[in-house]
Amino acid sequence: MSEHQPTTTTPPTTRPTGSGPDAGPGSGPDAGPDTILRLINGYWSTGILGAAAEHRLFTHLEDGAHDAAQLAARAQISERGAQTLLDGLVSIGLLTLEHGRYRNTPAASAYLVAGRPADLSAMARLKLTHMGKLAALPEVVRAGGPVSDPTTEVADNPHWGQVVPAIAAQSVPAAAIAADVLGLSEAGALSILDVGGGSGIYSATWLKANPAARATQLDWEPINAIARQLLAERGVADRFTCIDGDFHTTDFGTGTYDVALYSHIAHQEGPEDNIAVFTRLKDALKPGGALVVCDYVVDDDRSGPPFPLLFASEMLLKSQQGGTWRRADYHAWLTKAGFSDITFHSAPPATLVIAR
Ligand SMILES: C[S@@+](CC[C@H](N)C(=O)[O-])C[C@H]1O[C@@H](n2cnc3c(N)ncnc32)[C@H](O)[C@@H]1O
Repeated sequence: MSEHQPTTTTPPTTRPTGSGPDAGPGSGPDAGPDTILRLINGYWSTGILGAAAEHRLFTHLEDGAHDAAQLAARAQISERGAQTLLDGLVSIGLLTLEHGRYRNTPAASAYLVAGRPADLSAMARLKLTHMGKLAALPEVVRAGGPVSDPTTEVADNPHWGQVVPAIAAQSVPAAAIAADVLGLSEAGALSILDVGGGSGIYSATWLKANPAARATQLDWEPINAIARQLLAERGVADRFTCIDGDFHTTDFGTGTYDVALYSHIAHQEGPEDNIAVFTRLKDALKPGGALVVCDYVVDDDRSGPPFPLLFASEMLLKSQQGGTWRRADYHAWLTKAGFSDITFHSAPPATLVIAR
């Protein structure tokens, strides 16, 4: 049996909104100017993390460098710059300092060292380049959506070519959890459809786990080219097919797939478009087939979790109708689309919604 037990469709126990250990860093009686100023200057974290990732600081630390002079030499940066990054990384809790030696925390070691399967360094570098766009947020908030260069609705937007390799690492644990919940490795000859599959990381993971499975990815043509390369590197390209096109208008087929996947797409779409896609995916699945939705899902009362609550601003900036949707929204939309068995599984900071 899977170790990832489904959670209920009702909201979890109410989280305190103004105090207590689960409240945000700006809440509670201890919130003074220090805390507020750190939040106001939150972009320092983005900058320090992006610069550290760019210069592979976490990788050099993992390989044994332990002070500014050694890091400066290995990364070919200034010693003053290295010390500044070290100070910042200690401040944001990604390094420890003991007896003059800096070390990665377990989280930095798992998620910021080059070559690790769940390495998020590419995302850290990418986000540093997005930072300027946040200056438009006051105007975007007033308008209720993007005020210039819309992103998610634009066909073949070069934005995706930057995002999909960076987001792939986030899907590594989620793909493993979904495979476990669905028992994919023992399921025999499966046929999988990945809508907006991006880097192809899910197909790569699932085809590797199940040598009898076949996967089809629907995405824009340049993105499918990126995915084909990853599947070839993983030695499973012979069981991987791509369809180039817009998933709003491309036919998914009828009764064709055992598993369909819609990962990090629902947040860019509005309710009507999500219902329409879920309905077409229900038709595309064989009877009893499973739809896997992976996204940043918020509690029904919108009290958490923290990451999905913050991610809503990303969608306000970049999409006309997107947002971070509640469990209740997914439940209602999937029910409307004809699914009946709907379960939620934690894959932090995302949630897997599995529907049959
Ligand atoms: C945020 S990425 C998610 C990638 C992948 N599913 C994952 O979870 O790692 C969104 C993906 O959807 C694709 N996409 C967005 N809108 C699309 C559309 N209208 N038709 C086809 N693909 C689309 C993008 O090209 C990109 O690959």
